[in-house]
Amino acid sequence: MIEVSGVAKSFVLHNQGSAVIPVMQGADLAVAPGECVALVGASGAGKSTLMRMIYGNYTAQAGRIMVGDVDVASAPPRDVLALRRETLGYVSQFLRVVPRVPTIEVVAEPLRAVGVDAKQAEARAKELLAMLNIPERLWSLSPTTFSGGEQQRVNIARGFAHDYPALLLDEPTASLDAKNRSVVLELIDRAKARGAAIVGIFHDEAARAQVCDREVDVSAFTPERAA
Ligand SMILES: Nc1ncnc2c1ncn2[C@@H]1O[C@H](COP(=O)(O)OP(=O)(O)OP(=O)(O)O)[C@@H](O)[C@H]1O
Repeated sequence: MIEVSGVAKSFVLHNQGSAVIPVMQGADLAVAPGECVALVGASGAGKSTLMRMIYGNYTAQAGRIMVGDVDVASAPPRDVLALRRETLGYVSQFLRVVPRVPTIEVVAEPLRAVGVDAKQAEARAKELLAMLNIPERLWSLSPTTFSGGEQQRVNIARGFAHDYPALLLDEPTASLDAKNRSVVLELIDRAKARGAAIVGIFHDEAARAQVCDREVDVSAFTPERAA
């Protein structure tokens, strides 16, 4: 479902004499439906960079990044947007929302975007918000004033609302209490059971061991060490 092959990435620092910093070379990764693969490696090894390339936020200088039948490395922006709407979900560490939109709509929005009717989308949003212990009195308010942990849980509810065939998870259990952490691990397990291909970054080693089937060490792709 997700297949990265021969991917290379350099950053050009335009404000520092256009210095070119190669950070990745020969990156390969394959994730099958129903599988969860953890990206590991020391800080700065390139875990976030690889994840952002799969989502199409960073461009790759070489290689292919297939998600389903779309090559994110070469697809036009409109195809990447369609892929994100229908196929590829991303739970980032921080919630970014339009101000004043109620939480329930923030969570239901990915379902509305794929054509689910308002009632059904709202019911699913309520189910997820309740599972993630967001008090009902907050559902009609914008999450912009919520606590960090509440915002993260709204973000997770939103990320799991639509059954994306592929999911990217960036530290989904960071800063959650034990109860909510186990809800998130349960959501990940359910996504795997319905056949989602998942790539995750988990500094929480116990969480990683519980839900991930394999680890890929991205430091193998740093240019100094790549073959
Ligand atoms: N936008 C950017 N511009 C320039 N360099 C960048 C940029 N993003 C990442 N890098 C560099 O790429 C390398 C990999 O960074 P990345 O954030 O992917 O590492 P990581 O493995 O996710 O680290 P951590 O575990 O600390 O989050 C680092 O050397 C970083 O400085």
